[in-house]
Amino acid sequence: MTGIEYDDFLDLEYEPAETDLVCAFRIDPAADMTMDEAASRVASESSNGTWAALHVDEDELTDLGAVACEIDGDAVTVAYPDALFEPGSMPQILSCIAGNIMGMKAVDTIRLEDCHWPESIVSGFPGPQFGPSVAHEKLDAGDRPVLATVPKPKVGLSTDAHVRVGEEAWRGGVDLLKDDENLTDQDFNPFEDRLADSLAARDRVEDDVGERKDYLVNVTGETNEMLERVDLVAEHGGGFVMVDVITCGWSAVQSVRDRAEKHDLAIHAHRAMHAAFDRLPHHGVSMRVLAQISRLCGVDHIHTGTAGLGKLENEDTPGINEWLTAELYGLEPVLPVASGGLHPGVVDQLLEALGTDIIVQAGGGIHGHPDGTHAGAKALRQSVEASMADVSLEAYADDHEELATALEKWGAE
Ligand SMILES: O=C(O)[C@@](O)(COP(=O)(O)O)[C@H](O)[C@H](O)COP(=O)(O)O
Ligand SMILES: [Mg+2]
Repeated sequence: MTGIEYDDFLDLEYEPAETDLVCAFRIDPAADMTMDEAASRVASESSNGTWAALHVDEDELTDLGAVACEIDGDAVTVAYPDALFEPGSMPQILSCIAGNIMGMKAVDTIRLEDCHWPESIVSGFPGPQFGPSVAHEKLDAGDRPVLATVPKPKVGLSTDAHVRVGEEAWRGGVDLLKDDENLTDQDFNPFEDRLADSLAARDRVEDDVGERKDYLVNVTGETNEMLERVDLVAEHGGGFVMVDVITCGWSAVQSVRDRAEKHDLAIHAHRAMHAAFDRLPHHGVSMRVLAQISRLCGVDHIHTGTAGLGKLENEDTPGINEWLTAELYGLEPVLPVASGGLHPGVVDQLLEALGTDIIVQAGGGIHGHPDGTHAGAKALRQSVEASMADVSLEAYADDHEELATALEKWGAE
């Protein structure tokens, strides 16, 4: 017989094995707990332990206990044996490392900050199909950032209005039309009509301007419905689908990834609701970990923020982007998306901070242009041209009136 109790899950001498999933937590123990006690409880409850001491016949037990192996201030490292996890199941992994422990009385707050994923776990996931290669495999962006726009107002436009705005933006130089996170299949703009008419407009624009364009159509919905929408996108000749990955959940994302591969579709991940997990600095799950999960599950693009230049709070965008594009046992990288309050006046600073291997999305920053969507799209494209040519926006605006008007309206910050 062997006993299993909380103390068994703390060993500060333990060196993680190469096959361990190693998680970095930030923990604030409850008033009546030492950090050692809290750490052992986190390792226990997130692997195979519980509050009562257990007595089990060794012959009947696979030892799957995690180990709290390092404590440095409020930073606690926990190593999990990979046998604890079902290969290729992200919900099962999260039910361990971000499950009940988030609600334990033993800690006042707990945040999953980072994970080191071993090859044995990474190899169970498909990763992205395309990642940054969409820029030249599906579009003609070459070395410049891919440009995207969301028609605004985000919902309420009729299908005709949506398509008209998309066509104006594509003709102005945008590569990708994108649905907003809350536009799916509502009566005022039904999914299939929007899909078919937008792709027809895309084809017209491509013929006229000789540059490939595409549409990030939002397929978010009930999983089976979502898979049918993915098939519809392929039927109508689309090259991309968009999914609200947090609100859909990782199981659904994994199902979409599987279906998208059958049709060679790239997946754009919107992260609506991410801030419910990552906004508080001491509790929840960091955007860094959400981005890691997204790469393993196989999205090709994901929103990661604007390096502080936009309207939304963001966490360490450069660090997250670096992880999304770093070598990871042969997994494809992910193309980061900068979006939220962007306009032509900040593009130079944005590319300075994040580089050019990104998608730049501007909704209000295009459709709010005084001269309308087409001029707004041209202004954004011009700001990218200026930045790529290392010319100041102001100087470039001298003979590019759309950019000049945008700078007049929004300035350079
Ligand atoms: O609805 C919006 O706000 C946006 O369409 C941006 O519109 P604007 O371009 O008009 O600001 C995006 O959903 C956010 O950028 C998402 O945030 P994040 O990229 O941080 O996930
Ligand atoms: Mg949006």
